[in-house]
This record gives sequence, C-alpha cells and structure tokens, in this order.
Amino acid sequence: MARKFFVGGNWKCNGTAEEVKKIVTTLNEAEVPSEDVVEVVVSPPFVFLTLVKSLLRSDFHVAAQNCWVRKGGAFTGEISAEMLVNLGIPWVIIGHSERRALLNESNEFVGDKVAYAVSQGVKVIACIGETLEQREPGSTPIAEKVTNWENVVLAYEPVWAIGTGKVATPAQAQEVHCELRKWLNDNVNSEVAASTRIIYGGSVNGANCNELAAQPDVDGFLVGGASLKISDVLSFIVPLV
Ligand SMILES: O=C(CO)COP(=O)(O)O
Repeated sequence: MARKFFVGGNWKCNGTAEEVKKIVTTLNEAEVPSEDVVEVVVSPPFVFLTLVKSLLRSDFHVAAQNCWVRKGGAFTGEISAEMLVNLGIPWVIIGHSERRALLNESNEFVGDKVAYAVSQGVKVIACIGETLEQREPGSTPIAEKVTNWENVVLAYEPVWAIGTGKVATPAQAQEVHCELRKWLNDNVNSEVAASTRIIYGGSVNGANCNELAAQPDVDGFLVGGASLKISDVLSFIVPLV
C-alpha cells in the first residue's frame, strides 16, 4: 500500500490571531496537489484551534500540539482528547522533543498519551528521539500500547536540527527512517512497517524539502519555523506535485 505523503506545520507557541489568519488565507488560496496525494495538517496553539478550523480549507486539517494522557477532569491547564473530538480536531502532536526536554515528558507518559488519544479516535503525530538509544525506548511504549497504527504517523526530529537551520542530509534522514521502519517490522509487524508514515522534522524549508522527499523512507515533514513564514508556507507542499 502506497504511503500518502504527509506535510505538517507545527506553529509551536507562536502567532497572534491576525498572523494566524494571514497564514490560513495564504494556505487557502494556494494551488496544491489533491488530498489524495498529500495530506496537509497545520498545528496552531490551542487557543487558535477553533479559529483555524473555522477558516481553513476543507482539504487541509488541524492538529493540536498536545493533549492530556487520560480522560479529562481536574487537570488544570490541560486539554483532553475528548475535547479535541468534541471540536472536530482530528489530529494531535504528541511527544515533541521540546515537551520532553522542557516539561520532562517521559517515554512511558508519551506512550500512554499516544495510546489514549488513538483510543479516543484522535490521530497522532508521535515524535520520537534522535539517537538509537533514545529511539528504541521512545518507540517501545508506543508499540506496546497502540493497537491501531492506521492513525499514527511517526515523526523523527533530531534535536540538533530543530530551529537551527542545520537540516539532516537526505542520506542521514533516509538511514534513520529505514532503521525505524525495520524496528516497526521487528517489534510490531510487517504491515505496520510498510504502511506507517515516517516523517522528518528539523529545519525543513522550500530549498531542502525536495531532496528529502525523494528518499524512499521519508514520507513527509513536520515543519516548524518555515510553516510560519508567509513566503515559505507553501514551499514544502507545492514542489511535491
Ligand atoms: O520541531 C519542529 C517541528 O515539530 C521543527 O522545527 P523547525 O522546522 O523550526 O526546525
């Protein structure tokens, strides 16, 4: 089964309502390949989720940047997977390295979150670590807890490449993605290994995306900084036609 290319824009903790509207307008006016060819997902901060969802073209989708590990309740400051379902937000990013590093999210916690979100019908962009020593223990709780991989995209984001302008070479990205696919084959099963999208994040922009996309195991991107720049916001979608 062919893996549909996946392009995610992670806006992180950035933007005003006006800036967000400008990005959405740019996305809405763009001519891009059909939804059958490329899946495009943008991830604004929580407070802008409904605004973006209400304005965004219907062939693009919205992702939250995090959600709580279990059913909602007395967890001040959190939002739950049920709330995302209630608002019609189909995707969530879980386990981003910024949350792992700054908020001490552990592999187990991330694995539980991925499993809970998937169990509630929210699709997950699950971010995993950089070195083999980090990737295996990071992936194991996800592999142990997730039963339905149809709704999981794995994002490989080397920390040294995030926000630094130092992108992995296409060969480096391919090597890790290939290793991750082998890991899925050995630890989940061959079908999941063949069908799961493994996307790359870290200083992706219009200038480097085509070479990365040409790698057989690079199934898309999670783009940070460039997804916020009006001049760049389409550059990693359009060239893939
Ligand atoms: O962290 C990232 C996406 O989740 C990557 O960020 P940059 O594209 O800004 O390097």
